[in-house]
Amino acid sequence: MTPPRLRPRPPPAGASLKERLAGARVVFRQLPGTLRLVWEADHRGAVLVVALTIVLALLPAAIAWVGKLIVDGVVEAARSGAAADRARVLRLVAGEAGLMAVQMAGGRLVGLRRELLRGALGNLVNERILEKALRLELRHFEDSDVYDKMQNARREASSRPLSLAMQTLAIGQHTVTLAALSGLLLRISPVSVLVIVAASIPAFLAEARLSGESFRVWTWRAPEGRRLNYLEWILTRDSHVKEVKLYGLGPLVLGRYRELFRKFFDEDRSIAIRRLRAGVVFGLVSLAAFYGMLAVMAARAARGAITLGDLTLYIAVFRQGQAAVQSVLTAVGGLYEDALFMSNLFAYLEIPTGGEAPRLQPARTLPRGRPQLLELRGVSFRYPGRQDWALRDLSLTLAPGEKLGLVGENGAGKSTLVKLLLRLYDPTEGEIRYGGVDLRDLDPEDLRSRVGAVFQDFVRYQFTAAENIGLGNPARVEDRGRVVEAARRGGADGVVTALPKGYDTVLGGWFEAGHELSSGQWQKLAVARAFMRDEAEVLILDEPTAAIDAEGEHELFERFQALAADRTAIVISHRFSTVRIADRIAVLHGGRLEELGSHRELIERDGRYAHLFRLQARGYLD
Ligand SMILES: Nc1ncnc2c1ncn2[C@@H]1O[C@H](COP(=O)(O)OP(=O)(O)OP(=O)(O)O)[C@@H](O)[C@H]1O
Repeated sequence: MTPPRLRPRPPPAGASLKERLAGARVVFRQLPGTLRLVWEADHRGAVLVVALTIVLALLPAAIAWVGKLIVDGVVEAARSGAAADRARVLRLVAGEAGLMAVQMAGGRLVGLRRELLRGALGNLVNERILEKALRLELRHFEDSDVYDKMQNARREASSRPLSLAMQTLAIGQHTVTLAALSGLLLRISPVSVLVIVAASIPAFLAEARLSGESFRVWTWRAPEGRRLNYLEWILTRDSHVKEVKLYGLGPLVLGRYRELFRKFFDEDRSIAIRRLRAGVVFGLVSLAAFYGMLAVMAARAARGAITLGDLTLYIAVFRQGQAAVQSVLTAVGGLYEDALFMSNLFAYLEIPTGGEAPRLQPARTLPRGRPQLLELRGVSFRYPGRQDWALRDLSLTLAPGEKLGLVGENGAGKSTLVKLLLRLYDPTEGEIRYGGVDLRDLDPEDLRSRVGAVFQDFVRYQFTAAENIGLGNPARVEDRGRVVEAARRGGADGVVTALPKGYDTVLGGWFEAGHELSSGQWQKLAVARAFMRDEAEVLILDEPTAAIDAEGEHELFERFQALAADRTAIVISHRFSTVRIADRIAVLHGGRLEELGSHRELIERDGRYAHLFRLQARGYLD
């Protein structure tokens, strides 16, 4: 069992301001990285959006000021009755209309550029996530922490970077707007500026706190979210429907689904309610502040201490100011949430990889084309986070071209040994040498290109039959002659020619016109895929015949003997009739090499192999 992992604890609900500020600092560290991504995705768009935003930031103050001039102009024109004053008012009205038009068009243009930027940025980030997934090693995929990070990153990272950049920009824009409006207001009432600022601080703090909380809920939810997806998957996948129906699993699985969903829903509702409550309370506070100040200003205007235009300006500025404060608040809330999500994305992108890099630079190379000596020297292996040994002190030498059969009960360590040979993991102790070179000193890509393998859990690609085979050698996937030859060698040609469109038939049930195959037929394609690697020096077949019928198995092995004549081969099988043709057979038990020898030698030895062989043989004879 994997020991429970320590997850970073969220700050407790009552965290001190200092702690929260420290958290915010960490959060705002995401900004440069995010802006760099935006720049990379579309720098022209970014420049345009920033320039337009600056213009838009200054417009509200300009419009409010022109509004004041209009009112004062009207009062003046009414008093003087001069045509020139009336004309001035009309010019001012036209000016304000012009400013409003610029504001509207600018807003639309920013919206359009933002949409374009969203596409480019989303694409860039998704590509980064997938590129990183390619660099991750098997151990990462088998680690649930890393897996959660990846799912978290994938979930919203394509929309979050733009959102973070835009929220930052919005804060900048509305802060400039507020500064310009405050400048206007300072002229007539410095106190009201103070009142606006003071009335918005509590709302600002509440927003930052609640959005932090909602992110934490999301992060904590990642493992449960995966469980929820899994439950959904059980009920909706074709591969599960038989068992779901037979065992009547529907109500049980659906019940678990509902339970988890309910929990999520309750958490979301609680945050939404608290947000609403804070919004209403703080909204009322600022409303009271506004009307209190309006009463003061109206009284001053009535006394003639300020002009009617000043009063209009106050109302306009306060309304615009309120709107700007509200926008900053929303942006701050969103910004915090976005930045937290981005920190998750960057954490994922920064997962250290390169554990597979060769220890020596440049990597050691070996002549190609013919197999080399393969040696295991005192190899022991423990999976990360596990206490028990999957393999223990294994020493074994395979001569070039030798065929080794590997047998052992479930969990004996057979597949683990294959993972070590492919350098998907490194031995915890001891070493594996190929051609006299430690695998850790070879380039893993070079090593893997020398191996053809059929895994126990081979993949059923929902592509055409030709591609299912051709993917064994991506450079040759279009080479039909080669694909047909590999199909023949792997014994899959019969399967393919019986398909409605032959090699061009799309396989599997996921896509329209997909043609489903039997397990044995899929397996034959997987074997053919391994045969795409003409130049493979080592062939590994991990239970290649589990789903193949007896006749198919016999055929495959005869062919295999011929084709693998000059290659080293390791065949893992539970069928002893299969492994007996190997030059030598290794019997693994509890991760240790218990017996090693030819079929004849092991039968004579009368140990575990002989016992198991007789058991199976008796089963066939009875
Ligand atoms: N990804 C993993 N993480 C942790 N432990 C693992 C992992 N894969 C396998 N193990 C453990 O390692 C041991 C050896 O497993 P392995 O898959 O090598 O057995 P096997 O001989 O191939 O069995 P089978 O015949 O069932 O395929 C088992 O105890 C198993 O629980």
